[in-house]
Amino acid sequence: MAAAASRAVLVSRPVTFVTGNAKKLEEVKSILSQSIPFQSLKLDLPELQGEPEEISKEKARLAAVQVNGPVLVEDTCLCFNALKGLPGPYVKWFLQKIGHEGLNNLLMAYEDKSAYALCAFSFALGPDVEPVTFLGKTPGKIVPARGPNDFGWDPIFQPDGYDQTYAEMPKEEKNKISHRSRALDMVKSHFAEAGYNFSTSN
Ligand SMILES: O=P(O)(O)OP(=O)(O)OP(=O)(O)OC[C@H]1O[C@@H](n2cnc3c(O)ncnc32)[C@H](O)[C@@H]1O
Ligand SMILES: [Mg+2]
Repeated sequence: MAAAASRAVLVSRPVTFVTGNAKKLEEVKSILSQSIPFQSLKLDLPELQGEPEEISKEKARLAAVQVNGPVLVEDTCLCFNALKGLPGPYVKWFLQKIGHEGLNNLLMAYEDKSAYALCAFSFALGPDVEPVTFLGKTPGKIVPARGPNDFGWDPIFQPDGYDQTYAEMPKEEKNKISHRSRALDMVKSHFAEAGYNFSTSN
């Protein structure tokens, strides 16, 4: 206890989670509950092309400049093993253009329907500090859509060990095993190890 207290680093600004996606925000709120106090900012940041980690880091750099303080961002990928990880970070555009059925059809020529959901959270203390990234991954498979259609590709992703899709699962269940909660576990550990004590107001 004493060691942890002596490492406490007071940060005079709250963490701002920057996202344009209300559903992500809902899940992050519910997963973190009160463990990390944060505020949110609705902003659709431009995204690089490339590897998930780099896309996420660059989002954090841009967000830190906008907020001029500590920021948390994330980028989410849906990766098909038969397609060597594609559509990956581009799933948003695939989903918009070809929908759940089109995403299933991409795998029609392959036996292997396995996939993984990947969340890359990046945290930057401020605009002049290099972001750190935390990856959370949940393996599963792509199935014809089942369940409510209220969040992205949830209806076509069935995590390994479950007979329900993300969309069919109760939210608390998804939040226990999701790519997002796995990445956030690492964010929480990082904050604890660094001893960050964030302000709750600006
Ligand atoms: O502003 P940002 O945070 O970037 O929000 P976004 O909606 O643009 O999100 P991404 O760039 O990370 O693109 C990921 C796509 O995957 C969707 N998505 C993200 N997390 C998901 C989840 O847990 N379940 C289903 N779909 C998800 C999301 O709606 C997008 O279509
Ligand atoms: Mg985005």
